[in-house]
Amino acid sequence: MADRTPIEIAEELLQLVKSIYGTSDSTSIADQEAYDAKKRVQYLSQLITRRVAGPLEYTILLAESCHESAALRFVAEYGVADVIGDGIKTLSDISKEVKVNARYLSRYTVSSMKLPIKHQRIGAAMNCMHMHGYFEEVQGSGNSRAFRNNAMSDVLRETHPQSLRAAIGFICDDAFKAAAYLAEAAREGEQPAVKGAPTALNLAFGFEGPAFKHWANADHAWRGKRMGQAMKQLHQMANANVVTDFDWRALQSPLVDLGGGIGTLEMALTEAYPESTLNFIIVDIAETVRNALSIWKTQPSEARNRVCYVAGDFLASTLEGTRIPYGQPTYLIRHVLHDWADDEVVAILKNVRAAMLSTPLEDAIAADGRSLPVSHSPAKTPRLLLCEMLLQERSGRFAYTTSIQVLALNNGIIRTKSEMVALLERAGFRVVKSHAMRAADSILEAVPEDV
Ligand SMILES: C[S@@+](CC[C@H](N)C(=O)[O-])C[C@H]1O[C@@H](n2cnc3c(N)ncnc32)[C@H](O)[C@@H]1O
Repeated sequence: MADRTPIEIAEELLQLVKSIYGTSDSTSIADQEAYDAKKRVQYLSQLITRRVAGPLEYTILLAESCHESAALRFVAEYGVADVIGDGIKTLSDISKEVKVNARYLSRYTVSSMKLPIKHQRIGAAMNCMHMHGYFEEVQGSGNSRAFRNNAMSDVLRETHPQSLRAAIGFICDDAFKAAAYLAEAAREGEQPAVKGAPTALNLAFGFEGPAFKHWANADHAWRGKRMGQAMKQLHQMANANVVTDFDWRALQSPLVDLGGGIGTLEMALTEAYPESTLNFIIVDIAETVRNALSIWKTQPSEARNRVCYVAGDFLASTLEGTRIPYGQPTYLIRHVLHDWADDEVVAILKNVRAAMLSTPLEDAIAADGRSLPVSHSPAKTPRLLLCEMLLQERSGRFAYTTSIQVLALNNGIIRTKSEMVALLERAGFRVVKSHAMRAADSILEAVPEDV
């Protein structure tokens, strides 16, 4: 395919765009087909840009894209879209209202442009964002440039229902800084691989241990909170259809969600299926559980009553130490395994398998003191659902950029389906079904081998 001409690519692109948005028979396109077609359109658009730009320009654009991330973070972190709100603001108004370091607020003028430096800094970031279609530039009074929000910049607003502010912070601050140290981390972890060699995140933020220690650190508790919120926003962007495209209601209750975080999936499922009898037990590290319990306080009581938390450690060296509920019918691991290297993934999966096959405990208590809604008779055919992003032919940019991100954060990786199946088999599982969805994630359904 490498030698296709820009015209051939554009022709395929046009056909696909017509099939999605176009004329007469466009409405007959099935949901999954339309989803796949949109992914292909994104791929072809990138391909045509590459062909038209050529190796020199495209490579430099790729290298420079880190500065676009920086502009996005600048604008999001200072709440520029929030400051503009529903009105129109000049660069001067925006500069006055955003809270920036005193040096950036300096009023020195640049003689050639007669503009305060702070306006120019914001102006450079706004230019970059505006070039990508964020904000609408409107006529300001005199020489001043003025902007209002549009559909693109609305998602940068804190209070927008589809806000991506936390996700931008997590990606363009924690993950971006970590990724800048990937080359150094790779050098320190030279072969033979040194267990415990620093990750890129360790080098960037000066601490030892897994990434989750960074987000659990009370000295910057806001980072932990932001990370939880970011996961929710990222799922909303890439995996909203996971709620509808898999039959969650058919699962046997309770569902034990390992590393379930703040319970983003549970919030979506309890909202989408209020009548369902599926209950949830989320096992996560103590700091995340603390965060999650405070977030759940604001959820409707019908939803809250269906969700319990256990503070545990799926990597503990004893089964008891994991606090994973024993003998339950359904276990879920979502967006967790990509954070860990192969041996750690196998250790997590072995712990889950052992818990699945153990006799349920009578006095299981949740983190907030309630009784866990456990099933007391051991499940005959316990199931493990792995809901993870898998690298596959139709994977878009997001899968590849996330793979770099998880590598930088915790030495993780986005795996192919066969790599994931091999790890499940090493841990004593057999994959019985694979579910494709209109989402970045897929679900692999596995049962313990020989049971
Ligand atoms: C990327 S988040 C995924 C959260 C959630 N499953 C979701 O899809 O939104 C990974 C989660 O694993 C949890 N985690 C990390 N180490 C853990 C451990 N040793 N035991 C249990 N949970 C852990 C983190 O606290 C975090 O909530």
